[in-house]
Amino acid sequence: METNVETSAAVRVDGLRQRYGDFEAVAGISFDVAAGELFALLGTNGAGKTTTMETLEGHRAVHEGTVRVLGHDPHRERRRVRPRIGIMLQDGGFFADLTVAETVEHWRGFTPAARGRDEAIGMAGLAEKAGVRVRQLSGGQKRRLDLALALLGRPAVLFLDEPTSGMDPEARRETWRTVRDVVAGGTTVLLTTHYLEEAEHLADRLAILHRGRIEASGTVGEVVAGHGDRITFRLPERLRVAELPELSGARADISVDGGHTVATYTVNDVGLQAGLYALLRWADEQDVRLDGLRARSASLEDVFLRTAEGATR
Ligand SMILES: Nc1ncnc2c1ncn2[C@@H]1O[C@H](COP(=O)(O)OP(=O)(O)OP(=O)(O)O)[C@@H](O)[C@H]1O
Repeated sequence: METNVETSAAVRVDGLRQRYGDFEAVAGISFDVAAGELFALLGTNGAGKTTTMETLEGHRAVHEGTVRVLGHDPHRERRRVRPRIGIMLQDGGFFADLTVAETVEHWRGFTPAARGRDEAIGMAGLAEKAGVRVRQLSGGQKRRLDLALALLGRPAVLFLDEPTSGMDPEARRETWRTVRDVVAGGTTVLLTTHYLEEAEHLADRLAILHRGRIEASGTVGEVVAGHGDRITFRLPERLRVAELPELSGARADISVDGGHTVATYTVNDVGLQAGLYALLRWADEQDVRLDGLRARSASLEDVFLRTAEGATR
């Protein structure tokens, strides 16, 4: 029954493959998104995020596998699915001479059971710009107008494709608050983003796509688990890289940050304490100061970069 499907998963992707000619852009991916959950798709350029989103939005027929949105095939049963989803377009193709309020009013005309105009504008944080013409909005404000329009039909599932690209940090945080409110109201959200911080802030679960396959998925904690802890410090001036010790059998990776040479050791999750102890004892013996010394868990960025490095190998 439809209600049973919806309570178990709002979005279900099972063995999805999508091809452009001979090129396989999505090479057999599976994931579920529970109702009321925010799921983020991350990935390197060309990983297959947009192709997956377009398939879920009903714009593409499936080559192989199954996708369900609210229990239906979003392409073949488009008429049943479309009124219940919201899509934040990359560029809504607004009329430049209409104001924000007029644009929302215009779209309300096509949207069954639409939210009130001012409610939608307020949710997207555009109340102060209601009377401003679209041509005078900044890029980030236009994105928020896209968001207001996506929210108009009170969607059960909301698709956000890079929702904060072009926004300054403050606008981004405001948009995150809006998205969190929407999720708290029970909406299921699928998000693509190139900002890992955005996924860390918003995602209940996420998947990292690479060349059409899911390389890692789960909560942020699950995805970073097993990727080790990091010990970093600035290389003391009088030392050469070759003089740095091995810690837990690992040598330091060297990078440059803000004009400083930075040493980074990756130690396994249980080796952090022993690694730090060995490092500090070595520093004491050498009589060197380790400026900027930090010990931290692997971040989503560390895991993402490791995945992306696999791409160039
Ligand atoms: N219409 C098309 N015809 C041929 N190849 C395509 C087409 N659309 C996408 N591709 C290819 O499919 C792959 C996946 O593209 P897709 O746009 O889904 O990736 P993405 O993860 O959204 O990338 P980005 O982060 O760069 O937006 C890419 O290699 C792309 O070049």
